[in-house]
Amino acid sequence: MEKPSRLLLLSELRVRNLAYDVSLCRSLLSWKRLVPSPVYHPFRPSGSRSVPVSEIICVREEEEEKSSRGKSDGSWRKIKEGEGKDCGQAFTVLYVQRCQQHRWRCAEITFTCPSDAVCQRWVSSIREQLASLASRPKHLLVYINPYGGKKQGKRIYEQKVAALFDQAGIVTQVIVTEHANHARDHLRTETELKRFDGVVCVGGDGMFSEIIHGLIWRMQIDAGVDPNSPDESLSPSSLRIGIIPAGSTDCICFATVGTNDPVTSALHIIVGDSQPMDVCSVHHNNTFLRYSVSLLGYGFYGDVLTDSERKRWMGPARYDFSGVKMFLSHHYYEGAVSYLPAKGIIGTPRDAFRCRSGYEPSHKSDGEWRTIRGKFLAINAASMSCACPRSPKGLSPAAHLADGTTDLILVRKCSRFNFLRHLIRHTSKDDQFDLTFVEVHRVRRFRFTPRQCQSDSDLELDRQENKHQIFSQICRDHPACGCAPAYSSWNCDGEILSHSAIDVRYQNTVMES
Ligand SMILES: Nc1ncnc2c1ncn2[C@@H]1O[C@H](COP(=O)(O)OP(=O)(O)OP(=O)(O)O)[C@@H](O)[C@H]1O
Repeated sequence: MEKPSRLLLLSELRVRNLAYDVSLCRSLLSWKRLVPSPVYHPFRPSGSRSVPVSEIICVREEEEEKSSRGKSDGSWRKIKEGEGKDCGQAFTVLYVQRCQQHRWRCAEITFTCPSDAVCQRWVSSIREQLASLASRPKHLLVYINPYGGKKQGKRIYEQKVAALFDQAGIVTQVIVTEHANHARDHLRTETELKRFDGVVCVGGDGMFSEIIHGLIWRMQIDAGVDPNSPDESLSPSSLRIGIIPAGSTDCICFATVGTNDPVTSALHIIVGDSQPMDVCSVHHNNTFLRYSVSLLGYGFYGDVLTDSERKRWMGPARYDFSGVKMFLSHHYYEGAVSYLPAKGIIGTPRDAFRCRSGYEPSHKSDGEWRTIRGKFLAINAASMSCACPRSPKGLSPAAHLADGTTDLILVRKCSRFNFLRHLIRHTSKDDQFDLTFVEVHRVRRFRFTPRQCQSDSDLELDRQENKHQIFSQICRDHPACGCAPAYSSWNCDGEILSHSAIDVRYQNTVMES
């Protein structure tokens, strides 16, 4: 059992003219009404309350005179506790209030002290405790994408986040990006990175991916790791990345925080919350292509992304439009998926458990490579749940956040009706994997080779499996006949990859967000 922490301060203070016993320990600030009122009053402060010190945002002294009594909305600064009663100094504590649906808000409470000396002692004691929290960032490098989502990144940061960072005493350097890859290139070349405790990304998944690329690349170069070798272990990043959601889907923020809300994310950043993340490196013929932290999707999700990129003018609605269009197109793709199953791990992709806090990776050796050939409507690799407001369960609800694995989901060719059943199950309680044409494997590494790139022996194997192969081959080589295209694209965290044949390796805890 955890030891009760030592009492640092205990005083009788007043909150809205009512007497409270207020105590401060190393980990907890508590206040308790001295004489509880027998009558319930909805606007009176409740009898007792405590706030973990780790969730206190800041403490400030109130110095001016109170203009109106009874308000606690932060608009008053004046303290004179009623005529003829005790006058004195007051201080206000701003703290995290947990609301519904994983949202956090900034609440505050003002304590009036009997003397200036008591007030000073309280303020400095709370500040000392806050200063001892090593995980809190003090200097942040902020990149704002003014172009992502509904183009509200700058406004969201200025109106909802900047003041909170300021109150928490965080010093920021803010860069509003001027073009795509501005943040990535800046991170690759910024010489003063060491003076920051973290990087904040104000944007969507694409912007987050840009920042991941800048940071990881920089860490590998600094550590002398060759980014082009698929067998080299990545050097972890010493900087954490915070996300303020301002994109279209903001899937990474939703999957890690549980909601897409800029204030909640800002408060998580302020209190120094961190979440380790797996990063996978994607290679083609021993050449590095990209890193990914959430989704790699070929077929349906690749096609939706490719189509939606041409419709950026539609805003976030482009995903719905392209989703319906690609569902009706019903393209399938042939190829071979080889994977290395993750052995010795706790849990499977079919668990009911939802992971939002990371996982201890297993170091047991892995199994043998396995290969599955076939026609697929979708091949998805989810290294986190990939939940978003459109799909609150996500593509793989039980995927772990930092265990060095991914959930490889193969959706074989099936009827439109069956594919629709699978898609709808992402939004209902039913298991989206409990269908004969869907399989899911937890893997550490996988490769995909589209059919046209397979070797002659592989093609011969397929020929034996599929009597109509020659006809379908002719069709695919002649798109004019209206059948499915030969290749899809990979959707890599919301960015399109230029190669279909890829080799993907997962590594745990390379990033913390
Ligand atoms: N100033 C800029 N002008 C144009 N493009 C930019 C700029 N800054 C960043 N970008 C690019 O904009 C792309 C999209 O950004 P972002 O991910 O923030 O929004 P989104 O695509 O609408 O959201 P989501 O990825 O969550 O669907 C990113 O790939 C990023 O590289």
